[in-house]
This record gives sequence, structure tokens and C-alpha cells, in this order.
Amino acid sequence: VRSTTSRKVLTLVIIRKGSDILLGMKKRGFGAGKWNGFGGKVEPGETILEAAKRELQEECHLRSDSLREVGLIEFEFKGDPVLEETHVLTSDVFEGEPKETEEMRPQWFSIDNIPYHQMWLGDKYWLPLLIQGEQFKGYFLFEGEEKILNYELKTS
Ligand SMILES: CSc1nc2ncnc(N)c2[nH]1
Repeated sequence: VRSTTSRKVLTLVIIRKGSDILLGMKKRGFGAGKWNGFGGKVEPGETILEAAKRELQEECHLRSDSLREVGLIEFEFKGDPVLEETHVLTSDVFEGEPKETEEMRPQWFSIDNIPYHQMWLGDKYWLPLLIQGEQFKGYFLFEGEEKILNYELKTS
């Protein structure tokens, strides 16, 4: 049993186009300097889906009405009692062109050229499952941003 005092609910959206995926270079704040999916906190009164759509629009000006939740990942950071409950959603149906914002610089990556060395360490474990169309549940225990102490990952 993992005794954490609270959970933060986050979304993480991966948009696909053929054999490419869209990632954003985080320009400031938590995770700055890493390529990541688009997303952030779920506000009170928002559903996961509403939050994911909002963040996608805010962070790169894409609109999608067909986001599907395909993964649930718990990120824990040693020493930090808040557990990040991250809902991973994806779609290949969207409108608009990705636009750079203050938060994120978007870029398309071929799925066989994903910049894992510039991403969160756990991504190389679960992102391939998303690309293969699997549903998954995971738990990652980080120590700082550059070390994974333990992880579990299963397809469901
Ligand atoms: C959307 S916020 C976020 N926190 C994360 N922690 C670890 N790995 C990630 N990919 C993360 N994304």
C-alpha cells in the first residue's frame, strides 16, 4: 500500500498523425526542457475529457473532439506526498495546426524517432504501448527527475 496524503489529477494527450506523434517542448515550469504530451491539471468541476481538450487547445491550439483515454499512470516522487494521477488520452482526429505557445513548442516526431533522451524517463516504457494501440496502467516511483526507483506497467 502506498501511503500518500493526496493526489493531483493530470491529463496527458498524445496526438497522432499517421506514423507521427505530436510532442511539445515544455518551455517553463515543472518538466521544462523535456518533450512531453500536452496536458496539465484537471480543474474542479471539469471532467478528464474536458480538461484534456482544454489543455490541448491552450498549449498548442489543436482541437479534438475524439480524445480517448487509453492509459492511467501514477507518478510518485520520493519524498513528495502528492501522487500524480495522470490520465493518458490520444486521438488521430483533430482540427487546426499546432502552434507554439508560452508553455509549449510543438513538433511532429516519427514514431521510430521519439526523443526519449529528452523526455521523462518513464515515457520509453509506456509510450510504445500507446503507439501499439494498447490500454495500460502504470506506476512509476521517481527520485528526482532523473532516476526511477521502481515501476510497474501492465496492459489492460
Ligand atoms: C503531464 S505532467 C507529467 N508529469 C510526469 N511525470 C513523469 N513522466 C511524465 N511523462 C509526466 N508528465
